[in-house]
Amino acid sequence: MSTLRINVVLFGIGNIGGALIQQVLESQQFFLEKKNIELRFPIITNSSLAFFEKEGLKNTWEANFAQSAIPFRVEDIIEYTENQGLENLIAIDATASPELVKSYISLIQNGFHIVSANKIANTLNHDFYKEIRRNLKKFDKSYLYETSVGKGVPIINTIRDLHFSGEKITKIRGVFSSSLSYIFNRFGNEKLPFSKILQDAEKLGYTNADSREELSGNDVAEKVLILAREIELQVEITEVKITSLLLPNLNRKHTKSEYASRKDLFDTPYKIAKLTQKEHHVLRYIGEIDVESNTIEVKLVSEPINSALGQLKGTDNIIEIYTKSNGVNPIIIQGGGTGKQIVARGVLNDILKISDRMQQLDQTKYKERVWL
Ligand SMILES: NC(=O)C1=CN([C@@H]2O[C@H](COP(=O)(O)OP(=O)(O)OC[C@H]3O[C@@H](n4cnc5c(N)ncnc54)[C@H](O)[C@@H]3O)[C@@H](O)[C@H]2O)C=CC1
Ligand SMILES: N[C@@H](CC=O)C(=O)O
Repeated sequence: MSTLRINVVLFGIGNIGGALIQQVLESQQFFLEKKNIELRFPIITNSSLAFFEKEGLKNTWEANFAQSAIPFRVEDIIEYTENQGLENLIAIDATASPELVKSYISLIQNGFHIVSANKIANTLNHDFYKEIRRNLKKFDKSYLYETSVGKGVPIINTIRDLHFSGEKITKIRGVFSSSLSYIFNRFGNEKLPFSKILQDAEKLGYTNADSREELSGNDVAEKVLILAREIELQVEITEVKITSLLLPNLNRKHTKSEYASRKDLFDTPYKIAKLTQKEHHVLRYIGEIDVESNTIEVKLVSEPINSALGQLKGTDNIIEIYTKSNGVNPIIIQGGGTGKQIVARGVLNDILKISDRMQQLDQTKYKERVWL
């Protein structure tokens, strides 16, 4: 069997993209031996510059990028892959860019499969969501985005497998944010003010540069919307009912410096919420899709400490999937936490799934050639 060369075009060389390059370079020999595939990065980009190297990156990629990267448009990248006769193309979106998402359809139409850690394409309006899928079907391409919801935990794949086996999913609920998992896990177990734990989460890099993105509920709302659409609910982000963790007197309307200096305002309301719970309960910030009542919510709840959600530790995510066959005993997936290595490994997993599919197709073509 001949080695299949896969050309990976990487948009975004920040935390996730950088870790992905390192993981691929370290495991290249392993993939050759175990899977008979060769993963190459002929093009990598940040938001404004691209570095082109037809034969793929070397360990000196950072220095090469700094020296030789040039301004680009997505059209230039498509043209380069055509001119160089590059086949088996996978575009990786390791950005948080709304701009790049606009090029997905053009990439698909020009021969690219897509792997994304970016949530945006799946949370825009449902017409765009359908248009991507229509093009994927027409051009026989794959689009995988496991890490955009579960980071390293295979949530989307599990839900998809259940749904397309004909199983009726009745409810999905869980803790989808690593940063909010960390904050409420510590808040439940330690006698510290909410603001101190929030600041620790920020210092450890568990939140966005502006932690209001997580506290607003947006991040969780987008994740549950993606899952709802996986089970073919035709919903929009505006239909997700979000109870924000921000306060009327400390929210997104305030300047960054006001927000940074007045985090103590969180302490009293969250202390009250903690003290007024039932005994042996803890607070958890969850996303919930209730298929029966057709509602999607993001909210703060109080859970028994010995329940699946209540026992959560560290930065773990946990997802309960209720199905008709499983009744009141949900399928539970837990783990993942956060960190660029975990997420990059998840992106790599998606790349390898698509590579496996390409390899199967390639072998079929080879067999057909032999028989002709
Ligand atoms: N960091 C994490 O733990 C997780 C991140 N994600 C998602 O992964 C994506 C990447 O996250 P990070 O690596 O942490 O971000 P980052 O900010 O470290 O890196 C983003 C990279 O994208 C580049 N970029 C921005 N716009 C671009 C464009 N239009 N074209 C090409 N490149 C562009 C930037 O220059 C930078 O190199 C985001 O969508 C994030 O939400 C998902 C799960 C967890
Ligand atoms: N902020 C997110 C990380 C990426 O999605 C989280 O806390 O889970």
